[in-house]
Amino acid sequence: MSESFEAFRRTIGFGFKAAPLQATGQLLTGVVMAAGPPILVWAGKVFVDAVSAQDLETGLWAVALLAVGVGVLMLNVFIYCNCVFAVLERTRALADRKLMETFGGADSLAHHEHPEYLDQVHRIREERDGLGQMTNATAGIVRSLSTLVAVSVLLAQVHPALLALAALGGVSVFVGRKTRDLQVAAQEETSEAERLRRDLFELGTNGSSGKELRVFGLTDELVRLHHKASDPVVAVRHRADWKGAVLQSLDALLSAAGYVGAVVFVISLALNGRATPGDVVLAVGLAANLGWAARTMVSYGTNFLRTLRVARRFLWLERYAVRVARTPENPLSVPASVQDGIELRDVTFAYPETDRLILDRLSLQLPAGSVVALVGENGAGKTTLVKLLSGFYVPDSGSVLVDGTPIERFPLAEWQSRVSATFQDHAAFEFVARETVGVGDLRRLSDEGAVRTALDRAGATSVIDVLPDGLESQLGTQWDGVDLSGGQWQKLALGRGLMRQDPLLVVFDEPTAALDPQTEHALFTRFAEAARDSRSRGTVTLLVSHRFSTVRMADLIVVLDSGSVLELGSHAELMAHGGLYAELYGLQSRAYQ
Ligand SMILES: Nc1ncnc2c1ncn2[C@@H]1O[C@H](COP(=O)(O)OP(=O)(O)OP(=O)(O)O)[C@@H](O)[C@H]1O
Repeated sequence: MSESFEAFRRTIGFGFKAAPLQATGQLLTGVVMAAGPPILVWAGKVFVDAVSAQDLETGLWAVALLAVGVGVLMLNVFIYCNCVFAVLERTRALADRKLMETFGGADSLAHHEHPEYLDQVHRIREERDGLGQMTNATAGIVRSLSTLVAVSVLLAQVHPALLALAALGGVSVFVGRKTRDLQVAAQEETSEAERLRRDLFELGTNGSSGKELRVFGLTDELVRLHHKASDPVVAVRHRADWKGAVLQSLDALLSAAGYVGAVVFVISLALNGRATPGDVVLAVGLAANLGWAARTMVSYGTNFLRTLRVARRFLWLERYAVRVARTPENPLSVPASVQDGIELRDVTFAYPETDRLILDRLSLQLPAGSVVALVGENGAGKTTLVKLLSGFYVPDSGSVLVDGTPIERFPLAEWQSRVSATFQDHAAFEFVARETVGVGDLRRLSDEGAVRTALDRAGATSVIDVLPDGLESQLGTQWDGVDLSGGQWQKLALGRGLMRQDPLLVVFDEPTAALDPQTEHALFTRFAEAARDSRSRGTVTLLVSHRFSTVRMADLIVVLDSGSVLELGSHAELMAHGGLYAELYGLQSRAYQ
């Protein structure tokens, strides 16, 4: 309960933060809107009673009240609608920004990689519009509650027994909630199958998988799997909808019987002289109002519960971000240069919520100023090691140290600002080309000279030369820009990774897989020369590659096997050793002859 309240508090705050004036206006005008119709019905009763009593003055007052009331209500509706739209739009935008900050700012990658977290993350992304709805849903509930209270007070004045109608309104609210619960339970039960269904749809309609779908004739199979995944989703959800419909029908029947009963009851009171004709008008009007208020309450209540569910997920995400946040107690500054090296000392690591050790008591010294190549079979743990060095994850035991200081002692953002990295699964930022590369060092985003230098070092100048507007060309077809080949995107990503001026660790995690071996070799030879030129800063250059022709020029080659260091040394030393490296090198050399 307290968690739900906390989730409510956080998300209702979005509305008041994004549009404080309009959010307050929405609540206040909502109350006026809710209380207005019952007051008008009451004015109608006064009017009818005045006419039957031939009381002209009261009749005129009642008409005046009706006229002013209608005018005020119309103006109020206008203001209310303006407030609702402003709050919705601004709150949605604010919620999106919050999500971007939390998703992108969390000090871990687990929410992007771990299946259990992915499910939550997927649902938050899918349902995030709900985060902007909390103010609206709350205002709606306040509105319908105000109507229920106003109507009940007026009905009780005619006869207390008419309060039974209010109880029927309560039944409608309960039924509405029950129906919603059934639907939510069905959605929860089928959420994994639903994710599968959507993924299959994505796969079947996505441009990037189009080629393989055709070559392997996969479309029919995907359609079959989609159908198979859809069946349980549709069946479970249909069953819930059906039960909900039955409950709603019973409720509608009960409400109609209550309405008719109330009207008959008041007419009989009037016939016995215990109620006025105005009371009959009042009861008929209020009973209709009550039904409307109960339906509105159900609809907003349902919306509120849905929103609360998204709000709880958002709270989970925020708490997760706090849980994985790494703020050292007595932080140290990242040194200007590396003197001895970067060391992994006795590092053991398993991915969150898994048992399998990916790195097992791994110790490794990456000497200052060296070019280190990391090789090993697929799944040996190379990228995992890079993730630990980059601070994306913390070892379960052991440490990553820079000149003897564990990197946890540095503020994470500060350490990561001294790491330059290019990954195999690099992003294709569809900005103008200068920005696509320049974001590698935000401070120099507009510095055309710096971008050109980075592109030159990445051997990517030729990519820019053919673009219609050079560095200012828009990239990406969805923005009417230029589409690039996989290799061209990769070269720009390399340029991005070479933007930073003073990194202490430069990582290339197979970023050149789309380039031919000769180009890769030439590029890395240049990177290695540049790295050796900047030895004064002690920068460690780490290269992950499966191509031994590239790897051989490294100062130190590390052969990883099942999360442990199998072999370590220069090319000459490892060849002389005659182990796995020598064997794989021999195999690849012969293949290229
Ligand atoms: N996010 C993750 N959650 C759980 N296990 C993971 C995750 N990422 C990788 N693994 C597992 O960790 C092991 C090592 O993966 P890693 O990506 O480090 O290998 P690699 O040596 O870089 O492989 P490759 O040469 O194919 O890129 C693999 O068995 C993989 O299944």
